[in-house]
Amino acid sequence: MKILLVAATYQEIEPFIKKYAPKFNADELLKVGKHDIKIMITGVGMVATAYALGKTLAQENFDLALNVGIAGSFYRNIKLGQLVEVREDILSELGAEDDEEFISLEQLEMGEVEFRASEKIFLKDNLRKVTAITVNTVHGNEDSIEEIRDRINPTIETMEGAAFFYACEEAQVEALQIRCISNYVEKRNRENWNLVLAVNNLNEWLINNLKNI
Ligand SMILES: O=C(O)c1cccc(C(=O)CC[C@H]2O[C@@H](n3cnc4c(=O)[nH]cnc43)[C@H](O)[C@@H]2O)c1
Repeated sequence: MKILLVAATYQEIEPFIKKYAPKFNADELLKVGKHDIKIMITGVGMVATAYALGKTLAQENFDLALNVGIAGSFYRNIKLGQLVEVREDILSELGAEDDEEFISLEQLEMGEVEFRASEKIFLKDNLRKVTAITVNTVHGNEDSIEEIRDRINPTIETMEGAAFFYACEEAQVEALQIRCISNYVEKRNRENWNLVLAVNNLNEWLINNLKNI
């Protein structure tokens, strides 16, 4: 398969890049097992992700796009460093406020806010399947966390996932998303984040499993 491997930052997939592409060049096609892999670093957030994917997917065909990165978990029964597969991802901020109520873009009948992973290509290993939200502002306030739990009850959050699924759906490219938990969604405390563990586990998974998809 020809696979587009998509991450927001170089750091999130640095160990994988160092193993397979020590002289990293974004135009290069890497051979990993039987697959041809192209790596795309989009930059953090939905705008950067949608632009980068829109541009590339209009010019080149892929059998699969795989979004990988770190994420925050709303649930403490998911361990820091645990891998999850996002099956559904929601643009939770897209809509309108009506005083205390939030009206989603879908409720406004102005577009979709929920996007899903590929129903055709499946991973062989059994990662926990989760619902994610994609945000511009990382939750770090107890009231806003309670509000989003009441409204959507997501399992994890990222800053790119739903934009990634959206761009792939528009370009009719099969899409999967794997995240490794670096932190819990809580009142902001960067000291509680374990980026090293999350990046190491994510890259170990990539190195061991990408060839088997
Ligand atoms: O220090 C901060 O407050 C801060 C503000 C914005 C972004 C960051 C990141 O380090 C995020 C980078 C990257 O990681 C993903 N991520 C990881 N944990 C979370 C989270 O709890 N909520 C949302 N996104 C998260 C995200 O996809 C970014 O690409 C730090």
